[in-house]
Amino acid sequence: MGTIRLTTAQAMIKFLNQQYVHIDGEEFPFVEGIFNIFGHGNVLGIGQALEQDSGHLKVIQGKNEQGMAHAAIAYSKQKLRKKIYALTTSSGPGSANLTTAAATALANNIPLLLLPADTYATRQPDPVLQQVEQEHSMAITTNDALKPVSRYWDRVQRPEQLMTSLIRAFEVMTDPAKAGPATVCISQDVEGEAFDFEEEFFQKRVHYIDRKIPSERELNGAAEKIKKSKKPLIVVGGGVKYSEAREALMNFSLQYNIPLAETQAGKSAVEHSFINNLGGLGITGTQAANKAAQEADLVIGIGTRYTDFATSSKTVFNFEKAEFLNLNVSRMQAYKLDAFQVVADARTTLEKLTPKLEGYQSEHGSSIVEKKEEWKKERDRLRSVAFDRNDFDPEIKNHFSQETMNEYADTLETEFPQTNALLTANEAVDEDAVVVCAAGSLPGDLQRLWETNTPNTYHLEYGYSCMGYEISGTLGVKLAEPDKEVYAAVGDGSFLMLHSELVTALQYKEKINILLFDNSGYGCINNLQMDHGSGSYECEFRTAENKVLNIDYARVAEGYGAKVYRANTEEELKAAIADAKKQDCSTLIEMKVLPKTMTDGYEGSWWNLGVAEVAENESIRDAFAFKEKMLETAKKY
Ligand SMILES: Cc1ncc(C[n+]2csc(CCOP(=O)(O)OP(=O)(O)O)c2C)c(N)n1
Ligand SMILES: O=C1C[C@@H](O)[C@H](O)[C@@H](O)C1=O
Ligand SMILES: [Mg+2]
Repeated sequence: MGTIRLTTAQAMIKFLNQQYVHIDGEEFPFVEGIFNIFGHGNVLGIGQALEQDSGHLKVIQGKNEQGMAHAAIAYSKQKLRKKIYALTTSSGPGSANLTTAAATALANNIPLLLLPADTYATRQPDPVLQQVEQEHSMAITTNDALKPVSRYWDRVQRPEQLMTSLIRAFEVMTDPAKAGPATVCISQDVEGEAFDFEEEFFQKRVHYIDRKIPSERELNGAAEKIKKSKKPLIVVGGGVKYSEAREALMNFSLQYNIPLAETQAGKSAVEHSFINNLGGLGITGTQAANKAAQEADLVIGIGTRYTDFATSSKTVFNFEKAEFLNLNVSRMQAYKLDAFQVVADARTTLEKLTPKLEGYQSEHGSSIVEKKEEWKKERDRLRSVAFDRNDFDPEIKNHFSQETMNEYADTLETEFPQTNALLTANEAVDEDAVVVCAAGSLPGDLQRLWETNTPNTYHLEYGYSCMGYEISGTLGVKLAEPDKEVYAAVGDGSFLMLHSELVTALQYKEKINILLFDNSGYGCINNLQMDHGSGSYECEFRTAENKVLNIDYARVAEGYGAKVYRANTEEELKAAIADAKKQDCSTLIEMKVLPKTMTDGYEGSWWNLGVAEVAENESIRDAFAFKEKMLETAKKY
C-alpha cells in the first residue's frame, strides 16, 4: 500500500470517519459527529480539515466547551455507549473548559473523545497567547490539567504520533470495562503539518464489543450464594442498561421472586410498572426499596458502582447479615463490599444463571407488592400537598418559618409545591419522553417519584452530579433520540450556571424542552446546611437588602428565541406542556416553586457529610453526635 500526504488534522478527520463498532452482530460507525468551538489553536488545522472534507461527520458549533462536551456525553450515554460525538477546542481556556466535562464522563464511564489544541511543538513563538508558562517546566500546558480526568491522555507533537495515539484512544473508548474520556491534545502547529501517512491507517477499522462470558466457577459460585439466600435484593445499576439486560433481568426476577432496587444510572433499565421494581435505592430512594435493602441477606449488585447515594453511605443494608454478589464487567467495581465477584457481561450472566437456580424461590412472597403499594400511597400524598398561608407544614420541616414561606409565595407569586409540579409534569409528558437531570433537589424527587414506563427514558447524570449538564445534556439526548420529546428538569441554580447550549439547540432546530423549577436558591444545599444545625447561610438568592430574588427566566429564554410559558399551577403546567408538544422550536416552562417543598429522605436515607466536630452552635454539635452514632452501624470500607 502507498502513502497519502495529509495534514495531521486532515488525517485525524479521515480516521474518525473509518471507525466502526460491532455489537451483537450489528456494525455501524462509532463517531457520529464533532462539536466545535474554533479559536486560533484549531481553526486553521482541524477547522480547515473539516471544511475540506468532514465525511459523514455531523459538524455542530457549540457555545461553551463544557456545555458541548456535556451534550456529547449525554449523546453517548443515551446511545448506551455505542456511538459518540468528538469535540475540538482551542488551546488554553478552550481546553481548560473541558476539565469539568471530562470528569463528568470519567465518573460516569462514558466514552468521550476530546481533541483540544496544544501549544507549539516547535516552541518558536513561545509564549503564545493563552500559554500559561510554568517556570519549572516548558512541557506543562493547560492540557495537563486534563490528565487526572481522562481515562486515556496523549499529546501529539509530531504528525506520525497521531497513528498510535488514536488507535489507543479508540481501544479505550470501546472497552466496556474502561470506557471513559480519551484526550488527544494536538500542538497547534502540528495540526497543519503534512506527512505521508500509510494508506493502511485509514482502512475501515472495526472495534468488536463482545459480551464477556462468565466462567463456570463464577456461575456456580453465584448460584450457590443465591440458593442459600432467603431475602435477596437486586441493585440495578447503569451496567444493566449498557448491557441491554432488561428482559434477562425481568425473567430472572420474576422466576425467583427477587425485588429490584434502582440506582440513578439504572433507573428505566426496567419499567416502573414491572411488578418487582421497587424504585430508587439509598439517600434519594423510596421507602419500598430502602426497606427491602434493610431486610436483604444477599445483595446482587448488577453493573453498579455502589456510590454513597446508592448505599446511603454504607448504611442502607444490614451489613451484619447481608452478603454481596457483584456482576460487573469491571473487576475494580466487582471487588466492592467484599462481594463474590462475577466479572462478566450482565445479560449473558443472567441468561446463564437463570437455569442454574431451578427449584429456588425467595421468601419475599407477597411482601414485594405490599411494599410497592405502601409507596404508591406516599406518592399519592405528595401529589396532593397544598400550600397554606397560615399553617403550612412542608416536606422539609422546621427550616423556614411560615413568615418566610409567605415571603417566597408573595415575591415569586406562587403557591406551587415542587413535588406537585413534578408529578403533574410526569403525567403530562408523553409515555416515551426522556427526562434529563443532574444536580440539585430534582434528582432526589425524580428518583423517588418519576415513573418511567418506556425503557431508557430516565437520563440522570449522577456520577458527578454536575450543575450545567441538564440543558447541555438534553441537547445530546435529542441528537440521540430525534423522534422523542426530551425534557431538561433543571433548578434555577443549574440554569444560571450553564444554559448556553439552549442557543445551539435553537440554532440547529434540535427541539429541547426545559422544565425550570425556580425556588430562588440553591435549595438542596440550603436543606443540607439547615438539616445539620447551621442557619440559612448564602444558599438563598437574596438581594443586599435581604429580599428574595425574582428573575424572569422566561424572558431570558424568549430572548434567545425559545417558546416560553409561565406555569405556577397544575392547570397552567398541563396546558403549557400540551402546547409545548405542538412547537417545532425549543421551549422553556418556568415554574416558580416554593422552597422546602421537594421530597425529604425516607428510612435508610442517611448521608455521611463533613459536619463540624467543634462548633459554637449546639445544633451543629448534635448533628455531629448523630453522625458518630450512624457511623457505628455503617460498614467501615
Ligand atoms: C458544577 C457544580 N457546582 C456545585 C455543585 C454543588 N451543588 C449541588 S446542587 C447545588 C444547588 C442547586 O441549585 P438549583 O439548581 O437551584 O436546585 P435546587 O436544589 O434549588 O432544586 C449546588 C451548588 C454541583 N453539583 N455542581
Ligand atoms: O451536593 C450536592 C447535594 C445533592 O443533593 C445534589 O443533588 C447534588 O447535585 C450535589 O452536588
Ligand atoms: Mg433552586
